Amino acid sequence: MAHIVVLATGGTISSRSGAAGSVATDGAVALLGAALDSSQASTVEAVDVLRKNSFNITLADVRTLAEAIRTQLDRADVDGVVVTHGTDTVEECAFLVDLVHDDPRPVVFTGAQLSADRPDSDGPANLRDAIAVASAPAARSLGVLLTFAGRIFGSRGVQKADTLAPDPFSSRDGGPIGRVICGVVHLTARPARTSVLPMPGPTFGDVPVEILHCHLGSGDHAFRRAVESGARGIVLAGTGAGNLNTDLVAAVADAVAAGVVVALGTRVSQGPVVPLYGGGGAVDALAAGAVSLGTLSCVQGRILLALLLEHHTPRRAAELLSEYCAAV
Ligand SMILES: NC(=O)C[C@H](N)C(=O)O
Repeated sequence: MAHIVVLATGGTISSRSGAAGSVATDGAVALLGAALDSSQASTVEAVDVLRKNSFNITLADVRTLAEAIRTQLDRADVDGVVVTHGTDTVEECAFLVDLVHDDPRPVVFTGAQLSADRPDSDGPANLRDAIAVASAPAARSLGVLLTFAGRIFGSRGVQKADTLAPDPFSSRDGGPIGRVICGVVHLTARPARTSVLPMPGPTFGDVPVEILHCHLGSGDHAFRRAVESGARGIVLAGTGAGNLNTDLVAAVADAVAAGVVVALGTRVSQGPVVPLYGGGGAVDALAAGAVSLGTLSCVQGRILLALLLEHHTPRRAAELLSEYCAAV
């Protein structure tokens, strides 16, 4: 029988509603109490790591969670780890954990769209499914996964695509890699994975990497202010296939010359960055020294860039970012 550890971090799956709105309340023991009965095929252990809605989770918290997962995987009696997490930022947290995950045992994130005090909450079923995935031999060596509403996703590319839908996740340029049907795990694809990166260190929480959204008439003001305020990395969510504008391209060249790593993504939810246009488009942005994120989303690109900048010089971080984005 598989032994699974459930790490709770908060989110709607643990939230209860009051006059001040829904607030993360329940810990791991309560979550398991609502989800499991005596017919469970695995033994399950409960550990609390954080109790926050995920819009309050910081890079330092993500490091705390990555360390907590590592601690559980240092145990020979653990066959897999489940993390309950808010859906708002789970795509960032799961991606960081995946980047540093150096173990065949599954780590599976899940959460809920309806809070724990609702009789129709999706949390208990999602948690049961995540435990089934973490226990499944077929889920080994697939990296960090997300299970939600019966579907299984690789962490790279997963994104919250609907604020309220019961199945809010999609995958950029891909789809789910499997399903859980009546407690049985069916896998139909394997996520693409690259080499494992070093764990975040004590300064990970302080690496200033900003994301700026390009829009009609956005100019270069917000970008130059971010550089002046000490950003070491800036992810630009360009329009279309990664287009900026002529003012912004000039500001990117100045920032890169000053040692800031600029990553070029897109504000569009599907499709890669491709250098198609000059005159302020992606052709000029890349010529100015920006690094293409390819198909990686801006929020996941920011996580990767923060990790690289914690461990490397700006020049090396830019090279590694480029290599990673070209590889998958
Ligand atoms: N459904 C959710 O979990 C959303 C919640 N606000 C969170 O991300 O913590």
